[in-house]
Amino acid sequence: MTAALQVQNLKKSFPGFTLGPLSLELPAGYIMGCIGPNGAGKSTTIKCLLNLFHLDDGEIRVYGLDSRRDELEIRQVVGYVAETHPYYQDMTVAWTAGFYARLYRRWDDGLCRRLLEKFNVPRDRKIKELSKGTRAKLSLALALAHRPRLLILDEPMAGLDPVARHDVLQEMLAFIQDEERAIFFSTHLMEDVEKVADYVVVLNEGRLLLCQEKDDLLADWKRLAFPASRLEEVKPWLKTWQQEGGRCLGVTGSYRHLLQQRPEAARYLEASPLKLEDLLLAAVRQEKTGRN
Ligand SMILES: Nc1ncnc2c1ncn2[C@@H]1O[C@H](COP(=O)(O)OP(=O)(O)OP(=O)(O)O)[C@@H](O)[C@H]1O
Repeated sequence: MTAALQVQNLKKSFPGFTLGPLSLELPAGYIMGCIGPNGAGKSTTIKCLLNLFHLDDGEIRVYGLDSRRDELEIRQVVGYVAETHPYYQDMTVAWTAGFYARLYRRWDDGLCRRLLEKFNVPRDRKIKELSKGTRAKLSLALALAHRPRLLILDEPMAGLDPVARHDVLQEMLAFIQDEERAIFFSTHLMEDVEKVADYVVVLNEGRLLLCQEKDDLLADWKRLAFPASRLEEVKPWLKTWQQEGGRCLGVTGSYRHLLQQRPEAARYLEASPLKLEDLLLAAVRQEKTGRN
């Protein structure tokens, strides 16, 4: 089956910043969450996916369509929610929806109305009168109402209260129930990635640190505690570690490999799950020390 999104050797540079080379693949039916510190290149990646930035190198395909050659067709297939919500400020929600309806072949007005109602976005209010969170919900409703196959969301939860966040996450899960569709989203909210993502991409300073199925990532990344006397044996599998008296505390990114290679270590290792936030911190820290 054709992948929803295929990125090969993507490169994009600005003065003082280079994204890539970046390669990833998102199969249809799945959600990919993109995380990384400020300035890691998440929005730049998204803008490259949408051909809003000219690529320096590489290739991007959306359901087999080429991001440059088939840009107009891709716009019909992709629902995009940008970081900011650039609408005509003096126009109402209803007018804005009507404006978007004319841009898309598969626009579904009934769906748009239902989503606006569900997200409590008042149709008669002017854009400038909407709160930040309501504007974000309007963007998501407009992105969904043209029945895209791929949703690309740049920090969709920014500014949303917990109730709205819950609704948006539910909407994302409902969207991919049809196994033809897929979602790529960026966020700083690790809990949201933990809840809905099937794949996780970690970027740091433009470099791809990790791109894996979330379950594999969480099976490989563990917090470890073990006797300090075992440090030399375990060290090759550690990303970070510190010694406290006779004990060592560390983080590994290859727990399953460690147990394969050193089955006897299971006797003295105490492994506990790592939250995605701690995984991100350890991966970024290790990359920094690796480069120094
Ligand atoms: N149009 C542009 N011109 C020049 N530099 C840019 C442009 N857009 C982004 N950059 C630079 O690219 C780098 C990555 O920015 P980007 O917005 O992609 O990061 P991000 O991971 O989305 O960050 P954040 O989490 O803060 O939103 C930054 O150093 C930024 O200054």
